[in-house]
Amino acid sequence: MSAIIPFTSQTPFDKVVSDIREKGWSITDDFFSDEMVDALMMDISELDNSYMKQAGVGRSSDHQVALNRRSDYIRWIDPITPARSAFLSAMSELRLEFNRRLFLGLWDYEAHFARYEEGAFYEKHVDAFKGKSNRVLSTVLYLNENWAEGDGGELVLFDECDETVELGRYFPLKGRLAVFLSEEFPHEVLTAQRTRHSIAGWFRVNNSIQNTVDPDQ
Ligand SMILES: O=C(O)CCC(=O)C(=O)O
Ligand SMILES: [Fe+2]
Repeated sequence: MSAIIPFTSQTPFDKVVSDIREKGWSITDDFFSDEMVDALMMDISELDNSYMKQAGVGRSSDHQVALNRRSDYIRWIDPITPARSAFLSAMSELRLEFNRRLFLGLWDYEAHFARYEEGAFYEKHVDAFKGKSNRVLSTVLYLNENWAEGDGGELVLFDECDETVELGRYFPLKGRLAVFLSEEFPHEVLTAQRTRHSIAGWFRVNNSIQNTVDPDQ
């Protein structure tokens, strides 16, 4: 099987890196090639819910399945298929680009598939609490073909200074990549009216925080 070509653009990182530099968040359409997104969608489609886990909120020490706060199914991504391996390599290239251009000192990247069944949501939250997490940048890649008005499941991003102010609502469109500073931007996933697939991930620094390692893998 020939290798998956992850990007179509010659300069895939320019927009996301300059957005993060200028405002701390970024929404980029067609970040990956269709070939890449189709291969990832095929991978997650083959995963039955019984091979995923109902996501919990919080750290491993107080792990609990808090279905009142979020109700997606997740599976952490290892490089065990050509698509997952190509995805992790591409995100590692993006990580190095952030380090080269913005000196972020990002050490690694971890990501999970997420499935929101009809009726699933994720309440407003931040992905990292100041001084309590290694997570610096959050990423979400959306995999859904033909998402339409009325299908719900929008990502809502809120202002870093006033969390009652919405920065925008974004459908989980195939190939769209959201990136934002993990500690700064509250966000939520509105109730999905059909199955919604994505890959959520985090670029992390290597500080050990009170001898614990993020997150609740
Ligand atoms: O899927 C999304 O749009 C956001 C998911 C999210 O906030 C998370 O997994 O922490
Ligand atoms: Fe989040």
